[in-house]
Amino acid sequence: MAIWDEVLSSHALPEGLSAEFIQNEWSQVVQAQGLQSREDYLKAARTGRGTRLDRRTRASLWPIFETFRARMREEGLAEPDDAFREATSLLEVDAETLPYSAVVVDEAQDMGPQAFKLIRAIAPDGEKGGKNSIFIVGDAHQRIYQRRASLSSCGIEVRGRSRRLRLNYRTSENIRRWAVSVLDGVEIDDLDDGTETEAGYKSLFSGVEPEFASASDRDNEAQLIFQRLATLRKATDSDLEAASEPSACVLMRTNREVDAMGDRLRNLGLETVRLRDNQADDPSMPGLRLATMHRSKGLEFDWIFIAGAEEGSLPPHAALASAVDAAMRRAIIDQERSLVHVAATRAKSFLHVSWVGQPASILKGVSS
Ligand SMILES: Nc1ncnc2c1ncn2[C@@H]1O[C@H](COP(=O)(O)OP(=O)(O)OP(=O)(O)O)[C@@H](O)[C@H]1O
Repeated sequence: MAIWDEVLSSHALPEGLSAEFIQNEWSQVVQAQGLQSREDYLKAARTGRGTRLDRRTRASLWPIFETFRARMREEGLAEPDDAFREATSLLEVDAETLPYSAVVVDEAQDMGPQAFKLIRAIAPDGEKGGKNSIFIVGDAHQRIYQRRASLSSCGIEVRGRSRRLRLNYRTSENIRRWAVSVLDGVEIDDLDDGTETEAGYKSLFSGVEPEFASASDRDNEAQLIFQRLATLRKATDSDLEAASEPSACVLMRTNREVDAMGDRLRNLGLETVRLRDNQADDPSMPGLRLATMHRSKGLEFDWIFIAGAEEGSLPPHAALASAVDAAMRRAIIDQERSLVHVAATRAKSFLHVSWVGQPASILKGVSS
């Protein structure tokens, strides 16, 4: 972001800390906890942040955060956490007269404490709000934005009141198992203070195993996808029971990769539809969908092609290179595993994973 670049280049960074580490410190400690003063930051808990920061280092970081906040204000900008916090304090003043009776939340795994404090403020746990005024759905396996909150510490008491949905109606057992194996070693929480296990989760139906393909270059990868899609479509055409053409989507890591793959697939004669951020899919448009893995959150398709799944792309080399300690490295890798898990679980019946060069090491056990 331009403001971060400007602020970081105008300050001397404490030795050993990267620009990414400092931005993470801002979002995961300062913003997540709503810290407003130097004193609060100096004594704040930094659980899970890896590199220890002594008082002097924290004191030298605080002016960077203050400058960033001031520059944002000058530009008339606020981060979502600022907006959540300000809205919460406005609502708390008028708590008795709020017109809301309930709040329904989806994708809760990617929301931080400030968002949940706001949700609690919208539906206070009092006589008026009642005990059942908030409904929250989330899946920590799918956390892809480094946001994490403990619901009870945000005033939302779920202990003894939550349910696990263990039956997967979308994804075949074969694909689900592979998608879970990608998360091997990642600690999954229960959106509160506990950890989650895999026990008891299963799919309603089984199908074909995921397929893996190694390509010699990106053109060859596009051809592999084109050919596999053609054989799948042919098999479906001959299936008289098939009511309509199955939906299919190619997922890659970055917008640039998706655009370039789209060009290649169109050159091969395929009709494509690009799914962009903040834009709904139009189901009446025919064609193979193309999207980033992040955009695929919440969607589903009969067939999914994950492309560009090579070492150096998942996670991107530059992201890993910015890690200043083992905890940051681990967080980047875990988040990438979750992203692949999200992408893979968009598939109902067929999953194809391809790469150029070496498959990403997070895809354990994969070979073409
Ligand atoms: N009880 C059910 N019976 C039949 N199909 C169901 C049932 N519940 C969900 N489904 C189907 O399973 C698929 C996934 O459901 P849904 O999108 O609600 O899941 P989700 O947990 O929000 O998924 P995700 O968080 O992974 O995007 C959908 O195609 C939906 O129609």
